[in-house]
Amino acid sequence: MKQWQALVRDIPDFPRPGILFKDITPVLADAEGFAAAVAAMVEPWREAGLDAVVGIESRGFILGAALAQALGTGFVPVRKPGRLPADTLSQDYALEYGTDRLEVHVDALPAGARVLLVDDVLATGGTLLAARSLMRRQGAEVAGATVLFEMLALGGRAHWDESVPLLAAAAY
Ligand SMILES: O=P(O)(O)OC[C@H]1O[C@H](OP(=O)(O)OP(=O)(O)O)[C@H](O)[C@@H]1O
Ligand SMILES: Nc1ncnc2[nH]cnc12
Repeated sequence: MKQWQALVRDIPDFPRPGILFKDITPVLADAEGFAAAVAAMVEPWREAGLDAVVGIESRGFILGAALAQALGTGFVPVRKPGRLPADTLSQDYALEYGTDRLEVHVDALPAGARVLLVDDVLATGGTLLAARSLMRRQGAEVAGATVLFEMLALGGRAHWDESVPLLAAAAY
């Protein structure tokens, strides 16, 4: 399998001065790299009995849709504000470079559905925590969360309740 980690590139001072942005677009653009990255994320969840993969806008959509196909589940989008057309639940959160809000359709999942949260990066952890709150408020069971990579210096994992597995295919 291709070493997809080497394809992640660092962009200094994006989107704000002082932020070192980890750009995954070269991973996605490389057929073998993309396949290897998705395979690394999928493998631990094959026997997890999932009902749905929940991907977080926008980079979590790309990886989440690929994971849903590989795991044979449907895909549920958690979106930034004002983009979902039907009734939504919403959750505010903070991230490394600002604040934002996530939303999900109230009828996106049946009660008790076992879901996997998917995003590209765990940084401060605010995004995944907000998505997890949305799922709980909706009555879904969060079986776990997975990201392509974790940015260790930002300490996001410290905010995560360890009773739910949070896996990262790589850490920087
Ligand atoms: O752990 P955190 O500090 O919450 O940061 C991680 C989040 O930050 C980025 O999202 P961003 O809001 O930049 O959106 P994008 O995917 O649309 O680029 C990334 O895709 C994660 O969702
Ligand atoms: N430094 C970073 N690079 C890429 N995605 C991020 N999401 C939050 N912080 C990030």
